[in-house]
Amino acid sequence: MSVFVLNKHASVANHFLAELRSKDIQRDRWRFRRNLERLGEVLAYELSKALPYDERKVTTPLGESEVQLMNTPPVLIPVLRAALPFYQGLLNFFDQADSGFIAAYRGVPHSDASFDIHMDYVAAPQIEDRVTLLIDPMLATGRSLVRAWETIHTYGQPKQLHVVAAIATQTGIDWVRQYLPEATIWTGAVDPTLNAKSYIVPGLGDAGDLAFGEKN
Ligand SMILES: O=P(O)(O)OC[C@H]1O[C@H](OP(=O)(O)OP(=O)(O)O)[C@H](O)[C@@H]1O
Ligand SMILES: O=c1cc[nH]c(=O)[nH]1
Ligand SMILES: [Mg+2]
Repeated sequence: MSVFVLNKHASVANHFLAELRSKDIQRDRWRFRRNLERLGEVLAYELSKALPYDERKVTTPLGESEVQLMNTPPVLIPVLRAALPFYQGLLNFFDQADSGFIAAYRGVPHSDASFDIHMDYVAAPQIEDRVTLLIDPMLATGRSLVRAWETIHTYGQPKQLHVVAAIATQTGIDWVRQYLPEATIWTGAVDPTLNAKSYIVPGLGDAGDLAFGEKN
């Protein structure tokens, strides 16, 4: 399994990540969602370099140009709800993709701080022999993502499996590696640690709440 970490390279994407993390700037909900979307766009571009392409010809008004085009659009699967704006960024670039949706959220922590993952909603296309992207901005313990995959993998065996996150931890990456060794991970950053409530530190806080407001 390989891991691509965007902030290892100096680029404008670091500004998007910095604004997502900033406790002052992230209070602007529109800007928070827009920065997740912009980060999704940049990661889509990076990931696109790893996809299968075919030689094609495109006819211009003046002649023919040889181009390399993706042979089939990927399947995008966001884990609701925090993934929605991030997913929109990927969809802006993979604009002919099929999409599947899965809702997974961390339940109220038990006394030992462990938690159950609740799954409410699944709607997915067949993913057999297709390039499939599992999208969630926060890869903290990795439990939600692996739980989502346990359901999605009943829709087929993908040709390539990619996990796309805005911020991950090594703990989350190791969990994914254990259960999805075939996956490639694309992330904006890998943060040092998790706190007692399994939030990423320094992270950015609760991505779903920042994008959409607190749950009742
Ligand atoms: O790697 P994990 O430890 O499982 O944590 C990450 C999960 O937590 C967040 O979702 P959350 O449960 O807050 O739901 P939400 O998207 O509705 O806010 C996030 O979007 C991931 O799905
Ligand atoms: O740091 C974290 C961990 C899980 N979910 C979030 O939104 N943030
Ligand atoms: Mg949340």
